Order: sequence, then structure tokens, then C-alpha cells
Amino acid sequence: MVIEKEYKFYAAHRNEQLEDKCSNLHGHRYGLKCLFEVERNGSYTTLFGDFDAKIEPLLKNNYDHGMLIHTADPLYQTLLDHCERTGEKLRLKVFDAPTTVENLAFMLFSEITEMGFRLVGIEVRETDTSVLQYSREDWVADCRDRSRTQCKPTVAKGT
Ligand SMILES: Nc1nc2c(c(=O)[nH]1)N=C([C@H](O)[C@H](O)COP(=O)(O)OP(=O)(O)OP(=O)(O)O)CN2
Repeated sequence: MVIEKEYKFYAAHRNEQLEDKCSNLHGHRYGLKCLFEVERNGSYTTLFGDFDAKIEPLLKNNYDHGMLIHTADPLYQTLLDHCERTGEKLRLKVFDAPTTVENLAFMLFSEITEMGFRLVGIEVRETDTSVLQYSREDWVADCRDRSRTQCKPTVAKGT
């Protein structure tokens, strides 16, 4: 059986390597749809709330109203300097690769899998018109060939 759950978060980012509007700092209401493979245990499988209890804090504490940023983006160092100078704590979700929706999907799939859930796939919506379907096969291929993503998934303690 498969349970589908939907989540959302708001975040800023840019694709600094693209020579178009996407290299401007901008924001999205990201949509995340998760397809979980579940097993029946009597009348239930996994309770809907069991997914929410782990995934909502992951998104709230690491992504929501934050900024997805590539370590090689010159803006990253500027933001670190700003934090050091002012003492401000910005929510930066750090990527070792460009913050494309493909790399975001790899990051989210890895983090949710690390929580013990078995995903069949996820869907990541970046804009009203652009959505990425990311399957378990895509994730296995990305894990096998890390040069495809260069992302190291990181989850803060307690999320
Ligand atoms: N394969 C990818 N292509 C693009 C990505 C990406 O992550 N992977 N990202 C972007 C930009 O981040 C951009 O914000 C989204 O692009 P786009 O869909 O073109 O944005 P619009 O909302 O303006 O789309 P319209 O259909 O023109 O309204 C670009 N490409």
C-alpha cells in the first residue's frame, strides 16, 4: 500500500550558475508530496500523524522561511560574514551543489529515508507550472553516482 502526504515550505534561493532570471535571489512556495510504502498492521498501516510528527519539524526547522544556498555561491560567504558581523542567525540550508529542484529532491528524499520511512517517490513543486517527479530509482542512481548531485544531506539534531 502507498500513503500520499503533502507538505509545503517557503524558501529563498537562486541558481547562481544560470544566466537568466533564476540567478536572481527569489523565493518559492515549495510543495512536497511524499509517497510512502506502508504495511498493514490490523486495521491500520502507519498513522498519518506519525509522518507529520517527523517531517513537519524537518521542514519547519531546516527549510521554512530559510534560504537554500550552495557553498560555491559567492553569496554564501557574504551571508556568513553578515552573520558573524551582526550576530544574526539566518536559516541557511546549505547545499554542496546548486540549489536546483533536482538537488533539493535528492536532499529531501535522503533526509526522509534517514528518518526510517520507505519512500516510493516524491514530487517537488517549485512553481505553479514546474514540478519534479523523483522516484526511488532516481534516488538510488543519485546515491550510486554522487557526482550527479554532490549533495550531502544534513539534518539538524532534534528534527
Ligand atoms: N531543471 C530545472 N530547471 C530549472 C530550475 C531547476 O531547479 N531545475 N529552476 C529554475 C528557477 O529556479 C525558476 O525559479 C523556476 O523557473 P520557471 O519555471 O521558469 O519559473 P516561472 O514561475 O517564471 O515559470 P513560468 O512558467 O514562466 O511562469 C528554472 N529552471
